[in-house]
Amino acid sequence: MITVDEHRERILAAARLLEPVTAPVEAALGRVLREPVRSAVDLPLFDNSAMDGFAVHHADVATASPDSPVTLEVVADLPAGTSLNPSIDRGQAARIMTGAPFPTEADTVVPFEDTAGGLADSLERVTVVTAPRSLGMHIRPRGEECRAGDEILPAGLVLGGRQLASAAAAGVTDVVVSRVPRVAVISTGDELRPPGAPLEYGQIPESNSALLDGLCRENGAEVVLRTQVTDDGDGLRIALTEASALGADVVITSGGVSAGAYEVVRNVAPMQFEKVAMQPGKPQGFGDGEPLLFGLPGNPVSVAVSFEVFVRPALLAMQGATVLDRLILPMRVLEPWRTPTGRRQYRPVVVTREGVRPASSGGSHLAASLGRADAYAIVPTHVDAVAAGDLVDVMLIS
Ligand SMILES: Nc1nc2c(c(=O)[nH]1)N[C@H]1C(S)=C(S)[C@@H](COP(=O)(O)OP(=O)(O)OC[C@H]3O[C@@H](n4cnc5c(N)ncnc54)[C@H](O)[C@@H]3O)O[C@H]1N2
Ligand code: MOO
Repeated sequence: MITVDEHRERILAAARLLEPVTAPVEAALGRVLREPVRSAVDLPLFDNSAMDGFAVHHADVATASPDSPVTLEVVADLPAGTSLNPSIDRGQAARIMTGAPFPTEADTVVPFEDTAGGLADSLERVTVVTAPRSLGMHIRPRGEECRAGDEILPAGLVLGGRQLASAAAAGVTDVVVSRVPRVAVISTGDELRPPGAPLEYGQIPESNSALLDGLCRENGAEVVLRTQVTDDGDGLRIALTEASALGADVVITSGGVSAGAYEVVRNVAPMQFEKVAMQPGKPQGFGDGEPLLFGLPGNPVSVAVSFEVFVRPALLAMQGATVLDRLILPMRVLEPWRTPTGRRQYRPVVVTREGVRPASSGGSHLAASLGRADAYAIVPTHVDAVAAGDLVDVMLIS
């Protein structure tokens, strides 16, 4: 048996970096940045108001109070989007809305709430009843966040909605990201029928390809082939050839890798087969050629865990991601369970505010309960049981 870390290192050492490509920001969701994003502009682009109210001279209103209000003449109205920069003398003000360019001749914003009339009578004169706390209040200065040319997103980041918004706000239209990895998903087993097909005794619906297709796409990969083959070997040979012809960077098979009589992947695929000290996911195949070949065990929970522990880090490494691992946090165990010694356990769990509880009774064949899990509790090799109240490491997967 080899350790999880040994197997993972072998995989990561074989994961080749895909080429960078330029993509429009709108098409970059889920992709990995290969060059930092630099702002095209100063942010904010110009001094602007943080509040709806009035642009004033601070010296005019520094002593304003309910007992000693100050009335100013309103000489302009500045909505967001205006290109006006009116001159504002002492004793004057401009009505201004949030986001509107702040006039160069004023120095402070008084919000509507600090005036006697509020919004209602605000276009001719304004009576300030509360002095601003300081000069420059409620002005968002140009360049406060960054200057044109500053790095706003580092290379290696996976682009989500927040990151795409940062790039768009910074006037960036194109980003340099990794080419999307192409994956082929091949399910093996004579017992498998496409979901929805009538089942004879001994047959089951094929579900691993739905699992792997979803997990790959959730992690920035494109699934170029999704197929199911029988255990005789010819189907797998043809599927592997097809995967290469489609330019797959990665092929993931499930099933046919353990110790039985009909282990088609073991018999046909050019992989090295190992027993890895983990549960589930003990029998693993891996081929370090081109494409990379992952021979995952057939049990659905084993497939899901093997994907997280081996395939996902490889897909991210190929794309140049900086962070390959999920967040792992210690959490309280709410219900006890047993775990085999000598293998690191990845137990599907449901996370609540109080802690974690097992998502199923524990077998790696329990496919239906997998959908309830939102994390894997990781129990070290030497431990044979976890008790309620224990702290356990939990890998968050959703
Ligand atoms: N004598 C031994 N038997 C087994 C060992 C062992 O060490 N010695 N290891 C066990 C472990 S652990 C695992 S995990 C499984 C892995 O077996 P295979 O990778 O050969 O997978 P299969 O036998 O083909 O399938 C296992 C199980 O999963 C179901 N399955 C397979 N593919 C799908 C699919 N696409 N969708 C839904 N379900 C699928 C299949 O019907 C089996 O029930 O071996 C143990 N045995
Ligand atoms: O290792 Mo198997 O994946 O336990 O069920």
